[in-house]
Amino acid sequence: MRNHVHFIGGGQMSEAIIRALLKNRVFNSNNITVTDLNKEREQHLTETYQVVTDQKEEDVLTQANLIVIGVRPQDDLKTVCQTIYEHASDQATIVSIVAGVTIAQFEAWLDSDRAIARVIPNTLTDTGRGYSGVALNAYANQADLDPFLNGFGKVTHIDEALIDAFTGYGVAGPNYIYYFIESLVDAGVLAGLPRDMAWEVALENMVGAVEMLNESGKHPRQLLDINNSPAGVGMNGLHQLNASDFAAGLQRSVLKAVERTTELSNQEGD
Ligand SMILES: NC(=O)C1=CN([C@@H]2O[C@H](COP(=O)(O)OP(=O)(O)OC[C@H]3O[C@@H](n4cnc5c(N)ncnc54)[C@H](OP(=O)(O)O)[C@@H]3O)[C@@H](O)[C@H]2O)C=CC1
Ligand SMILES: O=C(O)[C@@H]1CCC=N1
Repeated sequence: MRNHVHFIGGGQMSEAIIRALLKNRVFNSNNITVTDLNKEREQHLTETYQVVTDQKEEDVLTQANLIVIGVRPQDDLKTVCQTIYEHASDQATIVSIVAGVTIAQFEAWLDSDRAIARVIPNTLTDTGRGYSGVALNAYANQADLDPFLNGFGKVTHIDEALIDAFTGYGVAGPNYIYYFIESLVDAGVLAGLPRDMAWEVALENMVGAVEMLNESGKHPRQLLDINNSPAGVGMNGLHQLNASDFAAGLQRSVLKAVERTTELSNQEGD
């Protein structure tokens, strides 16, 4: 069986994975097939990445050694699994990237002893950063899968019981950072800086602060102390942040994202 990955559902997340797999030369475009209900998505993927979208799903399923389920939790997962059950090779590994839906649910729908990987990927694929959280069933082989998974970011193998928390915290994670940066830049503009200057400074501070944490090995509290002189500018600013709902708001946001992940496991076909 040749190295061939088939994507069922070619939306935003599948596209981010495909782009990285091609950039990192883990697959070439001839060995990536995609089927999507939305024919405009198929056309877009073929025009942009030259991946194959004009073959019948039954045919490509028999050939693929990796089958990625890239549809939404609310889509008709049972029918998707029935099609895989009927046509896919027994040797293929089924890789679900569907938020919330468990390995046990897939095992029941696929009704077989197939290798199944539950992967929750991250849209930071272009950067080589961002962790995919991965849980495998008893038939899946980590050594076989890792070259594929490493082709679109970092990989952490975790207990499936942690995947929903990992999804709401880590995979929704870029949300928190993007929104923080947007809010911070607006604050700079509110204070009178031109937007492009506020933007440059915010990004430089974000990257620099992460480097400081990594290089120094210090706790954020220790670095906050260096950055704030007594009765100074920074401490006055922080006092207002403390008086706001900032930390609790952020924490509630993560908990809601985790809760929604778990909820989605019961939404298939809605
Ligand atoms: N975006 C993200 O950051 C992340 C997403 N995920 C998961 O990835 C999955 C996809 O998300 P995302 O890419 O954002 O969603 P999108 O809505 O962008 O893509 C889903 C695509 O699948 C198509 N589709 C639906 N049902 C079928 C089917 N039976 N056969 C073929 N194609 C089908 C949809 O077509 P149509 O619109 O016509 O129905 C749509 O084009 C979800 O399960 C999500 O939980 C996981 C981690 C991160
Ligand atoms: O919003 C979503 O449903 C996907 C899963 C986690 C992040 N993005």
